[in-house]
Amino acid sequence: MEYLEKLNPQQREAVEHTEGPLLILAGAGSGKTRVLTCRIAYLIEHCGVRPWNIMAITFTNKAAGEMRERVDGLVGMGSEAIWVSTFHSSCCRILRRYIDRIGYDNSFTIYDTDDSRQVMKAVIKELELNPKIYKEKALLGKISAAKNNLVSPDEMEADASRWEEKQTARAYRAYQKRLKKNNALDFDDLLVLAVELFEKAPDVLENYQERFRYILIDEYQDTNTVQFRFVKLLAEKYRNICVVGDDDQSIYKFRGANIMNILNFEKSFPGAKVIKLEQNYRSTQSILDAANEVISNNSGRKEKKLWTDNGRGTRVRFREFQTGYDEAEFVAGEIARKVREENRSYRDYAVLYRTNAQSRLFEEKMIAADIPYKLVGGVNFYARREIKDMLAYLKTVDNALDDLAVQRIVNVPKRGVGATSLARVQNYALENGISFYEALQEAEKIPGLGRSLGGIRKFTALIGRLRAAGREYLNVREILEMIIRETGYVEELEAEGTDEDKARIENINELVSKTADYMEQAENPSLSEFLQQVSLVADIDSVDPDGDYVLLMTLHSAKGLEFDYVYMTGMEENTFPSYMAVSGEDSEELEEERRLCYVGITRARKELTMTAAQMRMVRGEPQFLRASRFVREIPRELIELEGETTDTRNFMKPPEVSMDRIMKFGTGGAERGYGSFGSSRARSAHGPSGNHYSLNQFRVQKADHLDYKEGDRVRHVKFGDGTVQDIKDGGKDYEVTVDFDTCGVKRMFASFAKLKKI
Ligand SMILES: Nc1ncnc2c1ncn2[C@@H]1O[C@H](COP(=O)(O)OP(=O)(O)OP(=O)(O)O)[C@@H](O)[C@H]1O
Ligand SMILES: [Mg+2]
Repeated sequence: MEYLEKLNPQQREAVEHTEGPLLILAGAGSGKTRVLTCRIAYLIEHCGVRPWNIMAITFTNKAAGEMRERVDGLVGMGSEAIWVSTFHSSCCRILRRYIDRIGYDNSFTIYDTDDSRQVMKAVIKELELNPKIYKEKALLGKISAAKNNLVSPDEMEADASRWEEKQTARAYRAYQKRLKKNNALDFDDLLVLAVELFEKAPDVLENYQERFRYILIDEYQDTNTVQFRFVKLLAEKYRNICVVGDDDQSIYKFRGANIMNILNFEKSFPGAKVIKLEQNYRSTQSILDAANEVISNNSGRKEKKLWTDNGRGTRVRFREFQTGYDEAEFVAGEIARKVREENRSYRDYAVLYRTNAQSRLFEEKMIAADIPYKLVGGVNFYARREIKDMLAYLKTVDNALDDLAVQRIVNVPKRGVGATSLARVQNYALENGISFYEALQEAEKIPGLGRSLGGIRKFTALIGRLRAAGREYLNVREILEMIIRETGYVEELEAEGTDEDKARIENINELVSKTADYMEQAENPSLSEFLQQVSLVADIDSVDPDGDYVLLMTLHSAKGLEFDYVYMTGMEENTFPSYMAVSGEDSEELEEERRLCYVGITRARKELTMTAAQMRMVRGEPQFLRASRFVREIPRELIELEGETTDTRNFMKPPEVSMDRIMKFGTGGAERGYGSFGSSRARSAHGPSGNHYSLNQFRVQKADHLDYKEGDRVRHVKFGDGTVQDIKDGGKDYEVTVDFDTCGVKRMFASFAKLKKI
């Protein structure tokens, strides 16, 4: 076992300690991830553990892919039976099989951030919340936090004391109800429901406990409460759980990560063995020293020493520029020159920043310098309009209960189905408690659809044909091709023929290639599984490991990765640490920023360059910025000051910036989106919503006034006579509740109901 010989004694001990709980707590670059991989190989080759008894959990799909590759290399035959995946994918696989045990349908859809927003928009309307106070994003953030902490709507309501908190709990409940009706889950639900499943169906839990006798988790410091609960349940029986992590790299508190999970590991799993790794194999001594100095400013850490025999290397460079524009120009220029003159590759470089919004200047300069680059976390492929349209077709074929998907495409490409008609269909679905698609199928019964009826019939017939074809003989790729052919979607783009349309066609072709790849790789390919995979890809996963380009990404996305040359940009107070961390009283937030800085520094293998701008545009206003305290926390002798900054004290002084710089910068400035973190999942992936119908658009003109009031007797064309119970001003329209003599209470929009006073 040649791989064992390459390990140092502590690493080897960690690999060979296979039974019982094990915590490997160690600093960056000390080989934690490598130990996990070797451990898998060792379990199989040396201990005779069967591959399907092993579950390895990583933080991103990319990390899972890398680990899979390394394991395949070490283990060979049978390695595909090992589950190597993220928490979300593992939970998703389990739920696909067993979610019917807790009252969902196994063909559920997974909603992305954009879908969730659409749902929340409808909820805000439904509950008549003031949209000025209750914003979709903020509500969704609170709901997500609750889910990560395993707080249910009922519990949230019980804990709520203030009025707004009560409203948030109501919104949470209504949101869940809608998801369930659409047979959809959001990302957080995957975990919450997996835990619920394990708790409610002990036989299912036991089945998985028996299966996963060896559990390994990377980046354990970033697990949150619900993830911890999931792992705890799974590992309870055999207790062969090995987690690796670094408390200094815990950077997802905003997503509910609970650093206590790692600090309390020995309490949660009594008898746990703890192994520390101290040799860093990644970076030079200079880089490590800088990292150690910065992180030593945090309190309450588990003290760790890191050393390396990689040699001292060059000092960490710090360079300050007048504007962000100059900063980006420098970075791009230097990369271009070094690649040209020193025979380096683009892929050896990464440019890191605090928030996604900072990427724009770098992109512009990379394009100008002709440098191939890849943006991690920009507009996600899967968030593009044409891709969302195609996926909505596939989802409709797969699960017609997903109202959002059906509504997206019923009139795409145009079938002459107007917004008013769609509103009528929606209303009919609401009244009859059926899905939107079911209502479409009963369109003949809905009055007033007029010419739209033909279009609706065409649509349901097409979906019917696609489903039949899928059931009988077509595979995922063929279904997609049939969709493209029969809808005329691509033809329409071809006819338009603008550059944008051509790019859209390319994207659709790319999607076809993806389905082809999927057909080749999957063991038992199915449309549901394909859609599941697609909805779980984080942005970092789209990066092709063989491509030669510079990577631009947030510090969050860089976790676990390594590059020869790293630029940490925007090293200014208010940028990094962020404005929020600096202005708040909360020192915890500042410490989390410092850990993020530690993560950034330790990504570099050979050289680290930090850059800053003295002036940036913030929300359209020029702002003068000081160098980041994190730069100042690195002792003077460890830093190489370059360019205009020649003395440490200089970078604490307000800079002088000439007016023409400000003018020049005015049009090309970066605006920072505070609070928009770089993580792929935290980042909202919203595509153009041009083809997305909101409930809002479904409604026809609100009646100016109603000629009936509560208590009046009214007549409806279909339901007959009844008594008005309630009238609510829903903003765009009145919602009227009527108790009909023959068919009971119904709620309807006044402009559709066309009630007559009698
Ligand atoms: N014993 C070893 N001999 C040689 N190289 C090693 C050894 N252990 C780890 N490495 C190398 O050091 C680098 C860092 O290892 P790895 O990514 O496993 O560290 P890590 O502790 O997981 O880091 P991070 O905290 O950033 O996730 C990798 O390139 C890895 O191949
Ligand atoms: Mg690692």
